[in-house]
Amino acid sequence: MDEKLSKSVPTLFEWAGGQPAFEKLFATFYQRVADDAILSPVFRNMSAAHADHVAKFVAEVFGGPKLYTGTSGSHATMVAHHIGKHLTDTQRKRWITLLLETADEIGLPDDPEFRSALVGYLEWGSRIAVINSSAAENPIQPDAPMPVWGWGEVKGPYQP
Ligand code: HEM
Repeated sequence: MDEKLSKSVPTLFEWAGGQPAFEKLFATFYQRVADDAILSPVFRNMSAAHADHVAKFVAEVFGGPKLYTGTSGSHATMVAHHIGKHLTDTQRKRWITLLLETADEIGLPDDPEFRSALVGYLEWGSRIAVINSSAAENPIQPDAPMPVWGWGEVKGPYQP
């Protein structure tokens, strides 16, 4: 049996540093967004609670407490925020690049396993956001479950 599977494997949420880590990541990221030539026009109408809502959403997807579904909405609610925004791949790529730079800046774990899972989720989620941003109707049912993200093929955190 894989060494990693025989031990208790933390969630991505726990490994990242819990809720404060996600709050810091997205608070810092959306500060950077405001000064970014490509992204600032995209987010010019975002609410003061935007960073906190995205932090709650991603933390919950990564195995954290149900703070997004408990307060702000559902998977369908999140998707609805993107519909009609007509996001481009250039904006999506900048969004990921700046978010990963912010992850380095705030000291999020940088082991190969965690970053592999993080990048996988950001690629998946951001491409879906771009697709949905040109949809005429919300493809997600109101009672659809939240996405759940884990370690993937690396199966657990880096062990030296
Ligand atoms: C994993 C990928 C993503 C997740 C989890 C995510 C999550 C969210 C959430 C939770 C909201 C609602 C915020 C609120 O309630 O105030 C939102 C809104 C929004 N997102 Fe995303 N998002 C993702 C990718 C992207 C990308 C790649 C872009 C653009 C490059 C984008 C652009 C927007 C815009 C423009 C809004 C609406 C802002 C407004 O209120 O005016 N999102 N997103």
